[in-house]
Amino acid sequence: MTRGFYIGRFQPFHNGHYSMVERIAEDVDELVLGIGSAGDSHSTRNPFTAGERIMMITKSLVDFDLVTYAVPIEDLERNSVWVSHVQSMSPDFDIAYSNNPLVIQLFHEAGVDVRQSPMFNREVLEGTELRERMIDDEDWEGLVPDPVVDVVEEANGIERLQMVNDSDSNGT
Ligand SMILES: Nc1ncnc2c1ncn2[C@@H]1O[C@H](COP(=O)(O)OP(=O)(O)OP(=O)(O)O)[C@@H](O)[C@H]1O
Ligand SMILES: NC(=O)c1ccc[n+]([C@@H]2O[C@H](COP(=O)(O)O)[C@@H](O)[C@H]2O)c1
Repeated sequence: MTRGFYIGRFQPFHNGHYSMVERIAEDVDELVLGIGSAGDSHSTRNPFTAGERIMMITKSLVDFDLVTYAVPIEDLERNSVWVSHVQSMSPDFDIAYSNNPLVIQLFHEAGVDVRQSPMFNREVLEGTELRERMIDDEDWEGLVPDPVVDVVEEANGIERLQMVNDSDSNGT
């Protein structure tokens, strides 16, 4: 039995993340999804709460033949102990997956087997691009799994993002 760990901010969970889970599912029987920066919400970079992101992930992966766990991981001031912090919050895992260079470096230094995947359609499948489209009332729904559209709607997410983006840009 192999268990993987995949961390991201998932602001929001999009089709690139979904493709990465499909790719990881070829290697593992179980997967922990770490909800990074779990304490952050209501900002342009991190509009959705940990709970909203858990709903996006749980509903999007419901049909996968894979046991999944979503675990919120708050940020720490100290990169040097971040892997221990992650391990203290997560079920044990054998392999970590990330395409984030800092995350890869920290797992590597801690002696954890860490693997990258190819980037899928990165020109559009990027959280920053999706949040810009939400702010500008452009099409974003086709770039996320269908349940994510419902979660954003239930949270009034577009209105929230547009509001916090105005406050962030005004420096208020
Ligand atoms: N299109 C993609 N294909 C493969 N991996 C991706 C893709 N988009 C993001 N990832 C990876 O998924 C992990 C989590 O990504 P993250 O939640 O930061 O999304 P992001 O799209 O990079 O968003 P942001 O622009 O908000 O940083 C990271 O390791 C990231 O490199
Ligand atoms: N010191 C820390 O708290 C620390 C270090 C490395 C990564 N992280 C977090 O891990 C997550 C990585 O996800 P992304 O690949 O989506 O950036 C982010 O939430 C990031 O803040 C935190």
